[in-house]
Amino acid sequence: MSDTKTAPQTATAQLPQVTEPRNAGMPLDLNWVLSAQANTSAIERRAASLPARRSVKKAHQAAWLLKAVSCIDLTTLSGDDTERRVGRLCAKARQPIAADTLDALGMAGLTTGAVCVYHEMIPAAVTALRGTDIPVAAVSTGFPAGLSPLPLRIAEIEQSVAAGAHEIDIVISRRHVLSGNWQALYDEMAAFRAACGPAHIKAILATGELGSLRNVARASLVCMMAGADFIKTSTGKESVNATLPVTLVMLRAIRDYYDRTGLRVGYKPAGGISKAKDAITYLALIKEELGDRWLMPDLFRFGASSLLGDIERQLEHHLTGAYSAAYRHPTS
Ligand SMILES: O=C[C@H](O)COP(=O)(O)O
Repeated sequence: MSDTKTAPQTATAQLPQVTEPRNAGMPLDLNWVLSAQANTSAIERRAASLPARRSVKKAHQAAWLLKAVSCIDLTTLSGDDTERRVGRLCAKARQPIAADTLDALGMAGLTTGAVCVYHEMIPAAVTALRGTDIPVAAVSTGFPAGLSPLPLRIAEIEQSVAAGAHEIDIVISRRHVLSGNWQALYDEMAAFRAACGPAHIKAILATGELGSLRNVARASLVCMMAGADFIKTSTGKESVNATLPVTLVMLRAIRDYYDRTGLRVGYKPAGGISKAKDAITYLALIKEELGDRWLMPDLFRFGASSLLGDIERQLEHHLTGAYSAAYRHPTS
């Protein structure tokens, strides 16, 4: 097991940004897809043991939490989103942690990994992030259900890219997975990828609606074969969103894909991740399953709307020994 008691090697945002070449994809390999299994009880046992086994030493906690901040897709996906709310969110993405806290931690230039919004909010986010390297991510393809007509879903991607989104988070058709129609899933994903052009594409599997961990493993492989740059657990709107068992299955699919193709695909757990200690558990799991290379924002993101506030509170506690009230750390 790798040493999760020490700080991550890539803890600071001052390190040069690396950018992974895009996943070129490959033809659908049905034999490989159908051979993918998931031993549910073994996976659940390993996942259950994770939080108890993690004891990141105090001095290294801050470094892990700063790493987590650099990997957050700071998200607002509400029906009542406004340009003003998105403006405040983007200000937070530019300076996620108070300057005096960062100074005290010997850190500078920290931003979140991206800002994630609905299509209509892209112009506001692009404007508010101008002059930074922070990408704008847009959810797309009839998010969250993904049940609008295919031509509309493809047009939505094209319009979001034209509006300035650098990353597109698409939702897959869960019915293709539930009916085992892997060719249809592959074709849909490949069409979405083509519509993205230069924008990176994250495939949201909505794992809480896929019925089994085996389906999660197979859907992960098919989306990677069709060119997904990231695979992402959830929209945040399903009744079950990111979990550790699902994460293990998806990370192992990413590892298998890398072992066979040499192509690195990113991972984004999303939905319900709101506690700093949970963020550390996820990061430690990535380090153990995939290694340090996957701890960079070009290969790992948290999709989260409220995680940042708890991380700020924990960092303050690390420095002062006292917790401030949660309301002192609004995200938007
Ligand atoms: O992709 C991001 C999720 O929608 C955020 O979910 P959350 O609000 O539970 O953090």
